[in-house]
Amino acid sequence: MAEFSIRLDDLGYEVAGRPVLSGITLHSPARRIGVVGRNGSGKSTLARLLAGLLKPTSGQVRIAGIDPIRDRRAALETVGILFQNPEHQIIFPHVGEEIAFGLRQQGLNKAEAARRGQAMLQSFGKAHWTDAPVSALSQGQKHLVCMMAVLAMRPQLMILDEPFAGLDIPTRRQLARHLDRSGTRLIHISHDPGDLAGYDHLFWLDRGRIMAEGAAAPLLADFTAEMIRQGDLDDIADLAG
Ligand SMILES: Nc1ncnc2c1ncn2[C@@H]1O[C@H](COP(=O)(O)OP(=O)(O)OP(=O)(O)O)[C@@H](O)[C@H]1O
Repeated sequence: MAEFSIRLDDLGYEVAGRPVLSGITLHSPARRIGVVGRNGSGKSTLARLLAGLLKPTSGQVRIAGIDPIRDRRAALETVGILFQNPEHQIIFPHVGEEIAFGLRQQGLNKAEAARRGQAMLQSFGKAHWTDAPVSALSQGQKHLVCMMAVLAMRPQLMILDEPFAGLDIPTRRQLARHLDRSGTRLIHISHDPGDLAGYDHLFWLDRGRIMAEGAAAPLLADFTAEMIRQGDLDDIADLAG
């Protein structure tokens, strides 16, 4: 089997003629890739392009050879995405049906989707959540539901768009441990260097461009120093700029 690869070639995304991302070239066979960048650097846009939820205005995305925009069916089998806000992901009132939904999209019949969903809940010790209303869950528990729903689809690659923001330290650690245990490849996009320590290969996104790439420790040290420098300098009013 050919090696799994992620290739972004001269990827660009514009809104009303204004570049949000430009000249993004990223090739990496690493299992755990991190993308770090400050607010507004284009992280969520990049996550959506990777998952095939946005169409690039230039360049191309290939995940294991698949163009996630043109080949939606293959993309559903290959790439999963976890958003920052579980409310943007969850559409069903009960946990079991939420987890079964993606599996139905992948073509499983109702009984098979329910069975696989139940097995996923069981593997997380949450079999009793099947009929639980999502509205009764805490924010961390909703994140876990989203994670289980995506993992149940057995993606080869999971895109994480700051899914741990706003969660307390124990919850973040537990969710990160579940992800590690799943063994899935990750592209984790975050403004928080703490999320990405120990990742195999890092990219630093700045104002829609890749400013640096390399090993986690030196890149995160440089990023943190630069963020502190910028924090000492700029005014909050500059953030939109
Ligand atoms: N559909 C859109 N319409 C207008 N502007 C957009 C659109 N999508 C992205 N942008 C702009 O592009 C820039 C990057 O947005 P994006 O959400 O990708 O950044 P981000 O790094 O995820 O930010 P944050 O960390 O604050 O969530 C921002 O200035 C944003 O306002």
